[in-house]
Amino acid sequence: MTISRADCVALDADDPLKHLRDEFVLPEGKIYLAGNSLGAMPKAAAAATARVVEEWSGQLVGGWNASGWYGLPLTTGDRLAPLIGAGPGQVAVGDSTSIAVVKAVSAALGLRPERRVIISDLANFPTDRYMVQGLAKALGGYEIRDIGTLDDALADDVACVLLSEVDYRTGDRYDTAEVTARVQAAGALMIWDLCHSAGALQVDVSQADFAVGCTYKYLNGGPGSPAFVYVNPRHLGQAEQLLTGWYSHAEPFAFEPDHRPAEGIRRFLVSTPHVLSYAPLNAALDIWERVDLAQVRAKSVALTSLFIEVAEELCAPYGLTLVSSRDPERRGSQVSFSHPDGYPVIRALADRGVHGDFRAPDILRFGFAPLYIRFADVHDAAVSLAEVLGEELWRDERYQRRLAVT
Ligand SMILES: Cc1ncc(COP(=O)(O)O)c(C=O)c1O
Ligand SMILES: Nc1c(O)cccc1C(=O)C[C@H](N)C(=O)O
Repeated sequence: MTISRADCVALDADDPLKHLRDEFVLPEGKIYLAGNSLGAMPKAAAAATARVVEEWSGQLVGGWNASGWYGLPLTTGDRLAPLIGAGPGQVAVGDSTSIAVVKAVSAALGLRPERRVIISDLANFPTDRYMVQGLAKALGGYEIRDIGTLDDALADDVACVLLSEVDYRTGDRYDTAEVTARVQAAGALMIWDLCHSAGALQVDVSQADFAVGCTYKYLNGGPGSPAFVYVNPRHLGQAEQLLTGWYSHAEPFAFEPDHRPAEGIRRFLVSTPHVLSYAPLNAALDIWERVDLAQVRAKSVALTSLFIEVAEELCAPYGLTLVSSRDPERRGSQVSFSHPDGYPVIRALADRGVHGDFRAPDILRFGFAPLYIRFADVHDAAVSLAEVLGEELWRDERYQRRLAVT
C-alpha cells in the first residue's frame, strides 16, 4: 500500500490538534465516522449539564436572571459567531434548523416584497425544502424554483436562494463567495444552510444575507442542541421574521397585547430557550474557543484525502464509486461512496466497530471530525471497509433489515 499505517501514526504524532481528542468521550475500540450526523460528547458536557440542573433546583424561577438563562440565545450566539465568520449581535441560538429556515426565508421574502420566487436546491436536506414548501403555501402567491444550474434559475423575479454550503449526501461544497455574489448581483438574497460546514470549514458568512445551521454535528453540542440563525447587520432592524413569539418582542416583560419587534438580532428569537440543551453546547464552545479553524480545515482536507486514497486503493475490485469531489476545495469534511448494497455494507462495517452512515439510495457516508479523528483511524476504517466488501460480510441476513433511523 502506498500509505502505511505507520505513516498514519507518524501523521498523528505531528498533528497540531492531537491534544483535543482527549476532550471527548469516544467509545473504546470503535472508529466514529458519524460526527457529521451527531458529534461526539465533550467530557465537560456532563458536569455542565449537572450544573444547570443544580441551578434549577437551587434557584427555581430565579435562574432566569441569576444564571443568565434568559440571555442564553444571544450569549451563546456571540460565542458561536466567530466559528462562522460573524460578529457579536449577529447570531441567535435557539429552536431547530427547520425553524431557523422559516425565520430566514420569511425575513428575506419581506425584504423583497415585489419578487415571488424562492430558489431551493434539489440537493438541499429535505427539511429545508419541506419548510419552504409549507411557508410558500401558508403565504400564498410564491413559486419555488428547484435549481439545476443557478444561471438558468436566477431572474429578476427571484427573492431569495436557499442552498447548503456542503451537500449532506455527496459532501460537495459550493464556492459560497462566488454564489453569494451572483445571487446578490441578480438582486436576490442569499441564505446558506451551514449544518455540514460549521465546525468543519472556515465558514465566512460576512457577505451572506442570512445563514442557518445546527450545532449537534461538527460543533458537538449534543443530540437536539439548539440551532443558529445569522443575520447580516445590514438587515438588522429592517428584516422581520414570521414567527413573532414573545422573545422577539421589543419588551417581552411589558406583556403588551400586540407584537412590537425588538431591534437587533433579538428579533430572530421565538420563545423560551431549551435551557438544559445549551449546557453541553456551551461546554463544546469552551473547546472551540481554543481551536484554530485554519488547522481544523487543513486536517479535514488531509483526513478526507487520505480516506479517498486508501479506500480506493484497497476497495478497487469491489464496486465502490467515489461520489464526493476529488478536489478538496470542493469538498466538506465528509467522503461519500456509492455501492449498490450500501445499506448492509454500512451495517456490517458498524459491527466491526466503524461507524459511518447510509443515505438512500446507495450512499455510504463517512464524516471526519478533525477534533477527534486520527489519521490511523482513517487507515483502519478503510481496511475494515475493504474486508467487509472483499469477504462479502454484508451479505449476512441480519444486515439487510432497516433500522428506523439510518
Ligand atoms: C443540511 C441540514 N439541514 C437541516 C437539518 C435538520 O434540521 P433539524 O435540526 O431541524 O431537524 C439537517 C440534519 O438533520 C441537515 O443536514
Ligand atoms: N437530526 C437528525 C435526527 O434528528 C435523527 C437522525 C439523524 C439526524 C441528522 O442530523 C442527520 C443529518 N442531518 C444528515 O445529514 O443526514
